[in-house]
Amino acid sequence: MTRTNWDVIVIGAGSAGENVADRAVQGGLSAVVIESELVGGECSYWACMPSKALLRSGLALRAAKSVGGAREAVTGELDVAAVFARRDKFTSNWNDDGQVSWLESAGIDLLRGRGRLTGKKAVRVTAADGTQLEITANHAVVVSTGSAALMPDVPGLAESRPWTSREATSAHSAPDSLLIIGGGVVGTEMATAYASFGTRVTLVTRGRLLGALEPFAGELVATGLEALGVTILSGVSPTRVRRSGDDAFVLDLDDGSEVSASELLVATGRTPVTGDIGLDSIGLTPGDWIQVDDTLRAPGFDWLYAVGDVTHRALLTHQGKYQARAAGDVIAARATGAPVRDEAWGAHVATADQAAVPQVTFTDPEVASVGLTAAAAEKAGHRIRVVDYELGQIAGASLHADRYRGRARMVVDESRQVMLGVTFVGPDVAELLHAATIAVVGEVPIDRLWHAVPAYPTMSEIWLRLLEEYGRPSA
Ligand SMILES: Cc1cc2nc3c(=O)[nH]c(=O)nc-3n(C[C@H](O)[C@H](O)[C@H](O)COP(=O)(O)OP(=O)(O)OC[C@H]3O[C@@H](n4cnc5c(N)ncnc54)[C@H](O)[C@@H]3O)c2cc1C
Ligand SMILES: NC(=O)c1ccc[n+]([C@@H]2O[C@H](COP(=O)([O-])OP(=O)(O)OC[C@H]3O[C@@H](n4cnc5c(N)ncnc54)[C@H](O)[C@@H]3O)[C@@H](O)[C@H]2O)c1
Repeated sequence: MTRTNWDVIVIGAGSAGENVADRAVQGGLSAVVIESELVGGECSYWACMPSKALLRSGLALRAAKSVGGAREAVTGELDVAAVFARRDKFTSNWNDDGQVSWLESAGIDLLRGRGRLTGKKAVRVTAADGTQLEITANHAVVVSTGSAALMPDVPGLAESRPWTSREATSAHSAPDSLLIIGGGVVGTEMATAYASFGTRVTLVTRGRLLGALEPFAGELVATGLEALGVTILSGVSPTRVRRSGDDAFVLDLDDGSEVSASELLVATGRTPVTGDIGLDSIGLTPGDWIQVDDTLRAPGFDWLYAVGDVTHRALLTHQGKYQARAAGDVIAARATGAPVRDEAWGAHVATADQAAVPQVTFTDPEVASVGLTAAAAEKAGHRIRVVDYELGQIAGASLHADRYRGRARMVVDESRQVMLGVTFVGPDVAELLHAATIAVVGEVPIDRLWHAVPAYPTMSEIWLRLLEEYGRPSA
């Protein structure tokens, strides 16, 4: 390709980058995306899709075992090789032809190589063979280079060459034993997957599990993991990592004990992929997350935008794509002089990043949450009331699985009588979440929710029980 100028340059063709380019093109602009690995990014090949594929079969098997009648028909074990083979289909065997075709059909140009800012609206693309191309943007450069696994500074850890989420999601067999450092989303999901495969899993966590969520989420997930045979070591941190003679990983812990396993997974959060993208050429600091306003534009620039993980706003695919839609549209609006809708909840801002981020943690039980936890709402100064209910008491839940165990919480803003946050924990609660997201985003008054009648006997009757606990509206 000899072309060197587009309206919009997007560095990084993950889910966020693809979407921002798509919206810009739909807004009448030309766009190119630069990708150094696979078009589709982390989510398609090393994160959401392969991790959920590794989890789904075990969850389905346990779901069948939890229903009398079906339970008796389950006579075999999980076919682990078939699970990995199914995962391979979801990643298209790490081939991005399908995503490249989509770019073509969307009218988005692709440059394969590493993108690096060289100044205002200017980017150098270095291809794998070393060839370089200097390109420029008429209107905007969007950074969507994502995040990578964070390796904590523990002596011996990096040198021991542990798994990160990339290796855990792309492995082709299950190790005999697995140590996991980190009790967040990756740690608990991968503990669930590998324990389902028969791997002896030990999870080391310095705090409680899923610490950013309601405390009962981590407690119920811990119970679920232990039922799968996972050993959870809480309140401890690794101080040193060694490889022993037989190739095992040995972890020294700060309580003086040591643990070992044949594989080690580090799941301690993410770091921005901004170390080598030329941020210094425009006065920003390499290695930092990129700060943006609610239109996803970097303060102090009229041409620099960032979307997705690299903004550190909400490290989730759906939120990155949401940001991308707003950013692509606002770039097109600003370029063409169309009105900019940058008021809260306007078309050109990512307001939900602050108020209503939905997330499902695909553990067993699942955790589905949106908006603020009770602790976060209090910290933000809201006058709240917390309503809890045991999901197992719902007729739909008891039909769904024998001895169904789970819990729901709604956090109500008492001054406005609207929901600030909702959390469900239990088998198959993921699909309950969107109703909660609509209630939080729509700021639906509690009184009106009484008229949203859940069908009997579904698990959605949890809404009726939460409202009953809260109380009928006064006359
Ligand atoms: C194990 C795991 C499971 C997850 N599961 C879920 C889930 O179930 N649901 C969910 O919503 N989120 C999940 N996430 C989070 C989700 O994967 C991320 O939020 C999402 O992938 C971020 O998308 P992005 O486009 O911002 O970045 P990425 O997908 O990381 O894309 C960035 C792209 O930029 C490219 N790039 C980087 N630097 C350059 C450069 N200089 N030049 C050219 N290209 C470059 C990279 O190669 C990459 O393709 C999970 C994360 C992990 C680690
Ligand atoms: N289902 C999903 O939506 C899904 C699944 C996986 C990942 N993700 C996203 O990916 C991101 C990364 O997930 P993650 O699990 O790596 O991060 P996380 O922030 O969820 O959890 C990190 C964990 O590591 C611990 N930790 C951090 N530093 C440590 C250290 N030095 N020593 C010991 N423990 C340490 C933390 O206490 C925490 O328990 C998350 O922000 C999440 O949004 C989403």
